[in-house]
Amino acid sequence: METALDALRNHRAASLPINMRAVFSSDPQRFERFSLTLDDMTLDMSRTAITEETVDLLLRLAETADLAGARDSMLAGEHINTTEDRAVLHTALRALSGGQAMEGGRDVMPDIRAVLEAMDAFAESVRGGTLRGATGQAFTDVVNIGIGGSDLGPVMATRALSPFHDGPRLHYVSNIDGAHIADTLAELDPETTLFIVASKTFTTIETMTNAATARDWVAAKLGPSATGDHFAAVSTALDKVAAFGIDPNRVFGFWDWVGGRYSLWSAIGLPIMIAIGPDNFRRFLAGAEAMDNHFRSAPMRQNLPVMLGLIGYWHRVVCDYPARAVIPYDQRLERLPAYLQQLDMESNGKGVRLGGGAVSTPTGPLVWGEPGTNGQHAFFQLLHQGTDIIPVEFILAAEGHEPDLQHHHDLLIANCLAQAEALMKGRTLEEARAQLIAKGMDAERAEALAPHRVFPGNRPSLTILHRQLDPYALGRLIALYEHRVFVEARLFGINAFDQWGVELGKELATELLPVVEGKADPSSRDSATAGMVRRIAALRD
Ligand SMILES: O=P(O)(O)OC[C@H]1O[C@](O)(CO)[C@@H](O)[C@@H]1O
Repeated sequence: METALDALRNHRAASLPINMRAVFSSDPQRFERFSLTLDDMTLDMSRTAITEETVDLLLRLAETADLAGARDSMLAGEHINTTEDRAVLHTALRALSGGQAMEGGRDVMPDIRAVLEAMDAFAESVRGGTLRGATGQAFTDVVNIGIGGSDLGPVMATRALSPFHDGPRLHYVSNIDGAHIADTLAELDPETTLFIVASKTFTTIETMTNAATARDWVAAKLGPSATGDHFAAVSTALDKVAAFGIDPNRVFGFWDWVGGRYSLWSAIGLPIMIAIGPDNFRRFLAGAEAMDNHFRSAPMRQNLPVMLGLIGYWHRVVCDYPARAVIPYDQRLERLPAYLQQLDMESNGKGVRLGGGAVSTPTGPLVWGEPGTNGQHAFFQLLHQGTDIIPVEFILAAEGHEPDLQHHHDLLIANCLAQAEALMKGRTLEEARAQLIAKGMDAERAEALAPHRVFPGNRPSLTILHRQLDPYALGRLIALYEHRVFVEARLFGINAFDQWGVELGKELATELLPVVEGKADPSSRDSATAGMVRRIAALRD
């Protein structure tokens, strides 16, 4: 029997090549037909090589995979993270318009509201200067120490929302490389610096090592008793936080049903709140809630995360494209690609199905990107003329935050639209040749040069447009991507919410530390590890 995936593959084989240039010429309604809106947000899918039949077949696949049922199970707090036996309820963290969110037969909303209110009070006391350090000074700088989901979201959002930043300066330390904390502390005064140690587990070696270094730095300058005044923490492991010496009144909890890469909506978002204030943080949550409501209730064909996920699946599994590039035409979204790398690749970079068997299709793509227009002057050459097809996702705001620099923003928009058009249209050999001759080149030289100036075109891109990058729009955008990852995981048949693939390296690093320190013999390791350890030791002599 032909499966939904077989039908998609047969459809692609039978209908290729869909020439996007041709379909745009023959169908003036293509943009209307293949773009979706949610308030001021537009998702333009028209520049992908799909037809109504493709969409119908993708929707059939979604139905076969019971995507709607899986979504409802997630939103109902069922333990869909089966390998860790956990619910997946980050949506509850932003469900502030009313109603319940049940986990284990209990409404979790009162706990969520209580932590949010405690965060409000703490953030306001830091922002207003009423919370003071050991020597009585207000905090001018806040350093968040965390890594992965306890870092990437807050870093990305703080940068994205810099026009709304009216609190103390924010710094982020994540890397175990001592350069990171050393360079950060070099600019700071311990008397006016507050540290937030952010770790779901409170065991992550990078975070614990950096936190201990920060504690020593404070103690060296202000005495050991100052720790209490200069540290706060965000964690699910309250006992471990207490053991570190952080005052329980400055500890903000969250729950095991919040995955690390889905945690910026929880107390992990405390540094964002300190930067932009509680009201703006709530707008950020409200934007995500609007996307949740849309994901829950919009018909599949009009549902932005569903359609974004289905097109992602089409590109990855049916077209076999190995990667996708996310190119925000927004300098303040410069850390969005890194954030999405964890969200997408830690969720969907897996080869085992929910039931334990091996997957039979490709799963999550490589996700990468840089802001435009910078990327245009770096890797766009490959996107246009390279031998791999890499679908691009452009993100664009109609308005910037610099009314005096409107010309910059118009140029930014023109460049973004131009890249999408160039990828789609390309340039034929005849056009290349004719252009050169029109410029006065002789026929022989034009013939030789023209092939280098050909753009294959028909290269897919999606564009996400919103009015302006503000807290609400950012929350909505991130929630769109979260649900898209969920949709793709469901179609791949994998669990998006565990991350066993990060464990082995951590275990080996623990084993190797004594070897690197010279306390254990390297001979027991493979020859590459042993050889490198010996060379490192020789270089240190
Ligand atoms: O918040 P924690 O427990 O320190 O974990 C940090 C990160 O480490 C990981 O567990 C693995 O890298 C991520 O999933 C997580 O976001």
